Amino acid sequence: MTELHWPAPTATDPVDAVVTVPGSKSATNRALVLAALASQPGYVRRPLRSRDSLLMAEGLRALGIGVEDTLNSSSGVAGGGEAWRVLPAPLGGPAGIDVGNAGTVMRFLPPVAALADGPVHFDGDPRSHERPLGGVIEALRALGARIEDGGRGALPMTVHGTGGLVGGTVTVDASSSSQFVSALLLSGARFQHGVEVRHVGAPVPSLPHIRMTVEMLRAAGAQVDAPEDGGEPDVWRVAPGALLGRDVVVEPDLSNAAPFLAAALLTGGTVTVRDWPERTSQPGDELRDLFTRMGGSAEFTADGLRFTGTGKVHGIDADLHAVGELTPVVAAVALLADSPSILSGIAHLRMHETDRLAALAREFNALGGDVSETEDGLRITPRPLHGGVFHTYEDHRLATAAAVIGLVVPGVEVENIATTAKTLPDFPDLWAELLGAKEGPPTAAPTSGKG
Ligand SMILES: O=C(O)C1=C[C@@H](OP(=O)(O)O)[C@@H](O)[C@H](O)C1
Ligand SMILES: C=C(OP(=O)(O)O)C(=O)O
Repeated sequence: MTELHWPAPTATDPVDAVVTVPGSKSATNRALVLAALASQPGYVRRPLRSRDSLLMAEGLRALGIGVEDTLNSSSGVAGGGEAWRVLPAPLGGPAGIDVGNAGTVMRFLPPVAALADGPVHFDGDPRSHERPLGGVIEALRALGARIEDGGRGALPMTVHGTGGLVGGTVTVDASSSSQFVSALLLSGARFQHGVEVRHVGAPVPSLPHIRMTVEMLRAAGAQVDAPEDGGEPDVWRVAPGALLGRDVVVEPDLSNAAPFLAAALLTGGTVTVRDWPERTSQPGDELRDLFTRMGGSAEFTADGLRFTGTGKVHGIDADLHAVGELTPVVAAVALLADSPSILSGIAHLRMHETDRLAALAREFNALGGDVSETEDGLRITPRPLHGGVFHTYEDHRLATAAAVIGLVVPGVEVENIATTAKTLPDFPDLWAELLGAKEGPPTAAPTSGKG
């Protein structure tokens, strides 16, 4: 269906732009869950409004929570203005929750459903049936929940909530997804005995995302013990207690800044990402280091993070275990570098939106690349590339990676660019703005919003 293909624009000049990246998916969906479980109403400001976060909001509504659009601004609050007002209420079923293909929804909401009174049925896209969930199901059962999953350890399933959960200590193998740990911690303060999550198995990926969970829980008033704060390795504890309804401002999604920074790196241009926080638990912050190693340079300015490329792009040997969601765009840049790259520590990407290692190798090779899968990653050897159709497998990050290649390789056609709506709904417009604007539009958001 060629009419669905998006011709990726090529950059004729070095890019020079200031961009506003929408809010973080990970922070938005955590903020929604924590606000829903709080004792008072709260606000989630500058939320990401994308498929994944709308599914989260809708899932919470199905359980009885009020999630209302509001334009009320709270003066003096950075990001005051467009927000979601979250009104906690008794959680109840019967309810049906569509998780789409959102890992955060399929993992974070079952523990919330276990606190509800009544059955809650979970289902989603076909891929959601394949993505790992057994660790969450088994852990919830061990903590006192009744779950019907037909013995599959996966979706679809029904959580038969009884209005509360005993909680306590539970062992889980979270080597396939850090979200298993985050899921149990996010609801843990509302379990009768709180929760102690003990990971056993190969190392947990995406640790910054668990750090984000811990920090957001603490900001909501929870008492949390974590390994990096002197606790036992691989053990997290959340004490039982009330969570505070708060006014939360969501940071821009730094992982979704990746294609924009990549554009500066590849074209020898400059891109400033507004409101890049100087301190953050987002894994996307690692892009400053990764893309500097690949040939650019990053500095904080009054407007945000300014990233500058020289036009020279070097290969990289990088373990991306902690920042796996950066892989597709880093791989795209590596494909265009002046030396080979090895990306490792990312075997768990085989169970993401699609098998990302297989998909990246297949699609890059179809454009003339020399990419092979290793046991835990990709080996990428740059070769002269040509245009062609780039398939995206309903994976938003495959689509943005393809756009990055298209900047310098004419004739790249991206199949289903609309799949970027999972976390970055206005990507084609943002991309056009990036390439069209020689100077960024006026600063729309207060820079005092930082920190
Ligand atoms: O908790 C989160 O918000 C996320 C955790 C990570 O998941 P995995 O640990 O499954 O890789 C990451 O890849 C995903 O995009 C978002
Ligand atoms: C792995 C990802 O998403 P999810 O939250 O669905 O796991 C991702 O966004 O890269």
